[in-house]
Amino acid sequence: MKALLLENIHPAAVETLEARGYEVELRPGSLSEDELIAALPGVQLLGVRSNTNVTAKVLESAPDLVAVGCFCIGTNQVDLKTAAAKGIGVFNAPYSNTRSVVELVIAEIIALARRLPEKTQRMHEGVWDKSAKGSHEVRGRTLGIVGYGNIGTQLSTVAEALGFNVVFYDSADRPAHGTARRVRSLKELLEVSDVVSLHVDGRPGNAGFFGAAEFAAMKPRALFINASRGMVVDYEALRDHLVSGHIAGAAVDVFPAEPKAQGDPFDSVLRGLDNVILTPHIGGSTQEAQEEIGWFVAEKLARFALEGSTALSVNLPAVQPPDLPTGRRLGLLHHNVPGVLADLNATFAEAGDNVVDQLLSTKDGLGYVVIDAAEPLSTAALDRLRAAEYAVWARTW
Ligand SMILES: NC(=O)C1=CN([C@@H]2O[C@H](COP(=O)(O)OP(=O)(O)OC[C@H]3O[C@@H](n4cnc5c(N)ncnc54)[C@H](O)[C@@H]3O)[C@@H](O)[C@H]2O)C=CC1
Ligand SMILES: O=C(O)C(=O)COP(=O)(O)O
Repeated sequence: MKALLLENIHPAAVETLEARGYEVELRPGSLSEDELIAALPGVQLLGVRSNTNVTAKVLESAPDLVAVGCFCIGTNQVDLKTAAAKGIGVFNAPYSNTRSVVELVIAEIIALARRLPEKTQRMHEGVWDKSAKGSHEVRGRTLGIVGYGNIGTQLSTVAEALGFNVVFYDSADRPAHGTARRVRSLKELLEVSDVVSLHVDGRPGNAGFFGAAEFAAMKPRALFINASRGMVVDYEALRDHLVSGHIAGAAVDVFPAEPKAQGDPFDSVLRGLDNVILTPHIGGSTQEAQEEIGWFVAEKLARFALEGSTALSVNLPAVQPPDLPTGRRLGLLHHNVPGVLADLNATFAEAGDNVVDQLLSTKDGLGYVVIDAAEPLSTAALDRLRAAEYAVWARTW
């Protein structure tokens, strides 16, 4: 059993997978589509972070791949539909770096409000520029959070403790935390916010979500933060508004095309502006978050491959069977068509086997059933299920 982990995934993942019997290969950077296709034969578990695109072509040409672990929050880099159609489970760590992103964003807001990027640059140039001009406290200011999910809500709570008035906009129904106030449109949020921070996810429909019209609708001298995904924002438009002085400062952690490996060159239209904090996609890059992500995702991968659990899978129906497989466990991932369970139960009846536990879940046209039986299912019965037209795969543990 082999696992390939890319992009400097934390050693906690290696320990977790080795303890479960995997041989683990670690690589520091991400791989291109062709490199990935060449590397995947013989690999059951693939671990990536935000910088490796696991495309349909990669998934189609990975004969042994059982699961993909995104050792991060975002899963937009993986073709989830193709993975589901092939029965490849995709897992992530939905909460492990939430706090790290929030702390970075808070630090950036205060740094920009106090004009720290410019001040520190002048000092390094040997210039003493002591002045309160353009510098502000953050208490009493209005923070507009766009995307009020796990990160947005935690930012809301921490920002409120610092004295911010928080308003938020989300396309889904989200309850307000603390004294935060929901606004009904992005336009309304932009009109009232002194700081706008983006925390939407990387779904394809969010490409170009925030552009010239949105920057123009922001308050004069407002601050702008993007730690969500690079493709969400038109950075040319941001540059124009920074240069004109309409936007007082910005912090940007994510870019439409990010370098693949440590030390690779980086370019952006935002380079060279002294009121902009540029960081190399480090929102989730703390020791605490990476260690937590390492064991969390590795554990989910191992439990899927070795026990049949799809708990917290982002693309397969979620079934969480009891902890230890019995040696009499069957998992059947199938197209959700009428008659599957009847056929499955008939197969068990014909094999003369008693079902002890049966769990079923469905999602997006797929069904997943896990059965613990009194006896191991006979090879003939298993072969019959595997060959069934509705089966994506049938496995035993
Ligand atoms: N810079 C970094 O290192 C990191 C970046 N991220 C990014 O942050 C994103 C958000 O993370 P979470 O809060 O955990 O995700 P989440 O899924 O909990 O929240 C995203 C929220 O955005 C909302 N949303 C999506 N599109 C929207 C739109 N067009 N307009 C208004 N609301 C919209 C959703 O309804 C949801 O409530 C991740 O998907 C990832 O792309 C996450 C971790 C680290
Ligand atoms: O968690 C996420 O979605 C992130 O964007 C962090 O990505 P990373 O693991 O630092 O490549």
